[in-house]
Amino acid sequence: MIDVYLFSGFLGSGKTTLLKHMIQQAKEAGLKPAVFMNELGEMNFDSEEVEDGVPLKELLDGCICCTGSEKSEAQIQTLLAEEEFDVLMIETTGAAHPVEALDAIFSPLFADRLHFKGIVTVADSKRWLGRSQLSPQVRSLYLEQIRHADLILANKMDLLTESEQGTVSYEIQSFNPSAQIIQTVKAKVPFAALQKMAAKEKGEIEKAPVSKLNLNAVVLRFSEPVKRERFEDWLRELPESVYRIKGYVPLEGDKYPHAFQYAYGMAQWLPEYMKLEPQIVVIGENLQGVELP
Ligand SMILES: Nc1nc2c(ncn2[C@@H]2O[C@H](COP(=O)(O)OP(=O)(O)OP(=O)(O)O)[C@@H](O)[C@H]2O)c(=O)[nH]1
Repeated sequence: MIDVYLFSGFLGSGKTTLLKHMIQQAKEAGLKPAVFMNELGEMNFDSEEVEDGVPLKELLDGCICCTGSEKSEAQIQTLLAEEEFDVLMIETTGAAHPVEALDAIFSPLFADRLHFKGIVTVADSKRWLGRSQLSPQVRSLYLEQIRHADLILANKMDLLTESEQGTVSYEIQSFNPSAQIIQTVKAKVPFAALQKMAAKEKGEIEKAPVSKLNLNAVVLRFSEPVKRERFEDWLRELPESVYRIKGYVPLEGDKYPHAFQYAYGMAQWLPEYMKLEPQIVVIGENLQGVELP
């Protein structure tokens, strides 16, 4: 049987960061991992972060839950037919309800080949403290992702004071008393902690209705390089309803675009290293009118 792990958590919480550690550790333990990813938006930046040689299938422009689990089922079926692996790691989009995403895994097509280990939710601890500012739909999705987890990583602990760290763990535990909570920085957790996890019987769990999120994604393409200050000013002026940006930004004076990430007001630049399409995906609510500087 192939062990299956589902990684859940809101946009920008650290799921891809976790995925990379887990691939590494699974390999060190002599296992062969495969990955199934889905992304909101027509491009997948995260899949470029998965190492070569790891079987990967991705479902773009939608999420496992909402664009029909049939497509995901078919993709997983193909992965099983074409590749040999021992562990399947599934990264859901931050906009997915974790229980709905399970549909694709519990398919009669391959029920006898997959052993579902559980849902790991990566929670952005800083976001947790500021959750009152999220729109009600986004907040309830965040709570659902916490409530259905078998293991919760209270991530981004480096951004909190010691007393805030305690508050976050205590509050999260009160929303899901049966899950183990591990405080993490950069989602650093031993793979053994995931292997020990025992999945709850999902069929018995009541799923709170999450009204439809108005999350969407737009791809913005640069026609020419921008000044870094100009781009950063533009970021500061974005509406609060932009939750996440990722992509490649061409900066004036540099040969190649810089890989760029943004989650809830915090930007991260990575060095340029190769020619990549100069474009970004912007994810959020009410994105009409969001245009490049
Ligand atoms: N300060 C801090 N930053 C973190 C931590 N973990 C991840 N990040 C950063 O947060 C950003 C988002 O991390 P990802 O792993 O891409 O998040 P994700 O959940 O896969 O994002 P989506 O694919 O958009 O849903 C990146 O810039 C990471 O470097 C952490 O513990 N502390």
